[in-house]
Amino acid sequence: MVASIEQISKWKREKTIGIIGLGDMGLLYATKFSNAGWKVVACDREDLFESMTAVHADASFEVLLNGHYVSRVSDYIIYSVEAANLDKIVSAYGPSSKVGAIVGGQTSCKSPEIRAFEKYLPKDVEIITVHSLHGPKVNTEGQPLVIIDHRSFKKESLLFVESVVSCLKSKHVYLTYEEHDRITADTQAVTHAAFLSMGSAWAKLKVYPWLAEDNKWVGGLENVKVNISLRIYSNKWHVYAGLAITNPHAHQQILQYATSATELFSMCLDNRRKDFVERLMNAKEFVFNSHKGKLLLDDLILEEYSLSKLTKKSEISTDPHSGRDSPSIKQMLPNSHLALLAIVDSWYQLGINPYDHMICSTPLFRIFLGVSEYLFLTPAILEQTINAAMNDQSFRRDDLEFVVAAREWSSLVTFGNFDLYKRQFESVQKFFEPMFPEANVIGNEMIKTILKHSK
Ligand SMILES: NC(=O)C1=CN([C@@H]2O[C@H](COP(=O)(O)OP(=O)(O)OC[C@H]3O[C@@H](n4cnc5c(N)ncnc54)[C@H](OP(=O)(O)O)[C@@H]3O)[C@@H](O)[C@H]2O)C=CC1
Ligand SMILES: O=C(O)C(=O)Cc1ccc(O)cc1
Repeated sequence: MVASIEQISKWKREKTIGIIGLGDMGLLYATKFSNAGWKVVACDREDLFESMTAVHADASFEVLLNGHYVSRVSDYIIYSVEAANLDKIVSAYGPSSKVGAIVGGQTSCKSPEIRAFEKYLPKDVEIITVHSLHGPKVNTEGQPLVIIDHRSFKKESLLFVESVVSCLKSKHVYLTYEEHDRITADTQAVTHAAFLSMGSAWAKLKVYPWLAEDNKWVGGLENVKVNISLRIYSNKWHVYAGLAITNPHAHQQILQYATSATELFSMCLDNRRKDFVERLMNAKEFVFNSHKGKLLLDDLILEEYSLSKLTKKSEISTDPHSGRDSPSIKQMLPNSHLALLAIVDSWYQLGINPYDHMICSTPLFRIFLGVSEYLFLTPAILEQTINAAMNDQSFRRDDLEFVVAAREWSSLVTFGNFDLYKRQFESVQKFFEPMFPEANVIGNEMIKTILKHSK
């Protein structure tokens, strides 16, 4: 059921939407809602009131002093703040919620958010919370938007929230908060762990992969690894720390990912080819057996998204099948792709079918699944990868650093230490910082292409 146009117009005249936290996601929502004709009030930290008022002077929403002022006038209040501070912030402003208001949040893990709402909100306040499963720079249209109707008393409350968020044109996915946290641990948290570990390994080895002269990081799969890793490191650490540390399901997933990487790497060191192949084939059978139809991604469409300025036209040959230019196979060094082998193995070890989560997937998860699928379902590449993992020493040091990094990220998450997480994240971030402007341009183009091809 959807609300009638007359009803929505009436709500637009009478109701106010409040956003607490005017960072990347809060600003996205405040802008979209107010441009769609809703009355929106918003705030950031009280000490930033003057600068926020100046920055948003031309916006179609109004900046208020703090969350008390937002809460007391708003009919739907959305907290869009750092996960680690949410409890404190809801404890401060929650009791100021307007009588009969609906409250929700944007935090990436819902159990602590619901706990804080139940603890601090007055009993007359309803709780309908949301989560946009994409970053602030991604087009909201068609992306999953989780809606959790946790505590509503009136039938029209959900309709009202749906009407407010309808301007995002996202795909609504209805879950409980427990379902949400289980699924996002499988999808988001472990995806981030993989790309964080790749970045850490390169930073430890002081390698900018796109500049390496030995052609170790050439080709579509390598471009995905580099671009997504840099994309994550160019963002705010607290987003990744929050969703991994505050979600207990995520700890187990990230630990399994590190364990899979360690065990597969140990098999390579011990030259246990038979065990290695058997384990990968079991994982392949479990994850991809029922796969039908086209692959989510094709390596060739990704080849042009290299950060490398070294790829000269003379190194490009034309693929006889596609007619497209592609770097000569001779130029690419076969990679062990440990990061991709480990994710498929960890899905297998945990009995997770990643395709079950497509309705609730982020762009990065779909890309990670897409490249893993490409690797496992393109026979020549899987064989080349297995040979490289077993016989080729060129990636041993990279793989060793990757395994160490995966275990480090797992420990940081398990110990729940936000400060250490921040330090680790920021040290790698500093290493890659000079490349962010360029990486973001190329990464955005790559993601657009991937999303177009994977519809
Ligand atoms: N970025 C993403 O890709 C996504 C993020 N999310 C989730 O959304 C939430 C917000 O993330 P995002 O917008 O990226 O993060 P930001 O850091 O950009 O935004 C959070 C904002 O809240 C402000 N803030 C802190 N304390 C208060 C307070 N007491 N009152 C009002 N505002 C306050 C922060 O100010 P200051 O920085 O000065 O502390 C900051 O501007 C997080 O929980 C995140 O996990 C969900 C989907 C996607
Ligand atoms: O796509 C991803 O995984 C991102 O990195 C962006 C992101 C970050 C946090 C969320 O809660 C949702 C999406």
